[in-house]
Amino acid sequence: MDATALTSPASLCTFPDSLYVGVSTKMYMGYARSLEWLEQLVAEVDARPALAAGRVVPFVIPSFPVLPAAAALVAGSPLVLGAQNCGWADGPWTGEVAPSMLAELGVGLVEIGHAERRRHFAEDDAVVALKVGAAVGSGITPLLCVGEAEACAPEAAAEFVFHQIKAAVSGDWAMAARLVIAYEPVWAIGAPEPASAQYVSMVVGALRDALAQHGLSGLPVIYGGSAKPGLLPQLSGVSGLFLGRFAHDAANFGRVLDEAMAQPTGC
Ligand SMILES: O=C(CO)COP(=O)(O)O
Repeated sequence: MDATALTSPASLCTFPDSLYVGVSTKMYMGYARSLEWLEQLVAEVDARPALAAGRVVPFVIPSFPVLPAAAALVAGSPLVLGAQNCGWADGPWTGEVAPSMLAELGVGLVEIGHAERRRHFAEDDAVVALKVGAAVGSGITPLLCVGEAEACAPEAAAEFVFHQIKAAVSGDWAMAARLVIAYEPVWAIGAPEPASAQYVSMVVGALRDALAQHGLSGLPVIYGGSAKPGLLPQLSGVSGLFLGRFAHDAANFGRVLDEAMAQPTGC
């Protein structure tokens, strides 16, 4: 293993209008399959040298045990390594993984509050806030996952996710400025199709209006939930995509990278 990959987190150096294209493997892949797929993902990124300029930030979030080998695989590529979860402190928390260890492994961002964690592991706003604080304290960017349970009026969805964000930072808007938001309507995760582009754009637009009142109009807000190639060019005001199943074919990740690179700046 390349030891240099393990010395510091690959921090998210971004532009004000950065676009993010990332993927989590959740628990879909075994160890060997994860590494094989990661090599394909790195090849997709390497085939696009323009990514080195940094406006489009690709990231990949494999399972915990894959992280050390993944850090070596992505070393030297613009792919930022992420983790799917973290604990909120070092010490007597059997079975958890501390953000400080993730930072040692070269992790640059960590998912917090994914719908599956909230639903199956009873993670509430208080736990999410502890994790956000711990991740920031370890120099890792929280990828805060928010989303309404049922499709509703876009304004109501935006209000719901705004309150999820506020709770995740305990009302500390300076802390919120350290986040990347993954807007993932719960009802669109694991579905055959994503939420409609119009719905997503309206929710994110209304969310941006609410965030702007706290000086956060430029906070990155990406969309996840059955996202696939063809969606990003239809969205307005959205800072990228968080892919799941539809990037198990690494070529689809490459297609979405191309779509992101073709986006005009300031979108
Ligand atoms: O939850 C997601 C990403 O974290 C989305 O997953 P799917 O794209 O498989 O619905």
